[in-house]
Amino acid sequence: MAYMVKELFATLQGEGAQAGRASVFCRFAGCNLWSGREADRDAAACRFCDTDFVGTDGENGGRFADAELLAAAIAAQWRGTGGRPYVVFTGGEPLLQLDAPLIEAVRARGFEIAVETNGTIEAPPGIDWICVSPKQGQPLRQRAGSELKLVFPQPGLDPADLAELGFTHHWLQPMDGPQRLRNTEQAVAYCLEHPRWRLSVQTHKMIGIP
Ligand SMILES: C[S@@+](CC[C@H](N)C(=O)[O-])C[C@H]1O[C@@H](n2cnc3c(N)ncnc32)[C@H](O)[C@@H]1O
Ligand SMILES: Nc1nc2[nH]cc(C(=O)O)c2c(=O)[nH]1
Ligand code: SF4
Ligand SMILES: [Mg+2]
Repeated sequence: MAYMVKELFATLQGEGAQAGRASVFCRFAGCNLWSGREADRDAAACRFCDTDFVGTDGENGGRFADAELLAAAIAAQWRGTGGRPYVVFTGGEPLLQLDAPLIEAVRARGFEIAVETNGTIEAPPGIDWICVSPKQGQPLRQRAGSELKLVFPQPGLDPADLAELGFTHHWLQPMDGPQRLRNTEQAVAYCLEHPRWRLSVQTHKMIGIP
């Protein structure tokens, strides 16, 4: 299978329990909850997205004809020595494209594998770190994993209804946008009242890295 990749770059994971960790980000093109076009945003299933995932024109992006070619491009971005190479598949919605051959090909190159998903598609086996970020009104099919990272607030999506699924860590991530400060205050207040939930701030935005 060919893979459509928006961009491929090394950075630090900015969010959740792996924040601060050196990572290769592979951002796939395309999502099942939004076309990515601004003209469609208000009618989309997911309307608050902070990401451009349209096309293959980003840094090191392109069409990769097979898993070996994409895994080699991912490995070429890893510049660390010592520590385990770490790749984060995101998007867009990565589970539209991430499949067994690609998982096998990056694992063969020594990578630990993470995914950032909206949870509407069940993850294939072989992923080491599954981060699910549910979206209001959308089916939640991946109901277990390493962390659940809820963008907050989302009217109609109550954290209490998500607290007893099969996740190890529970995060509230303030929704970025015009209301970011107010959303952050609300998230802080919720965490204080419900200590099972912790605050995930998008640290990469604070320090100006991708
Ligand atoms: C761009 S999404 C790509 C992965 C996948 N489609 C998903 O939604 O989880 C990466 C992460 O950014 C989060 N995110 C997107 N827009 C955001 C915003 N405006 N504020 C805070 N987090 C946001 C998503 O919920 C997800 O956890
Ligand atoms: N540094 C950094 N960390 C991230 N964690 C999740 C991200 C994403 O867009 O999936 C992201 C991102 O875009 N940049
Ligand atoms: S599901 Fe993820 S990539 Fe798709 S529009 Fe929502 S936040 Fe963006
Ligand atoms: Mg991002």
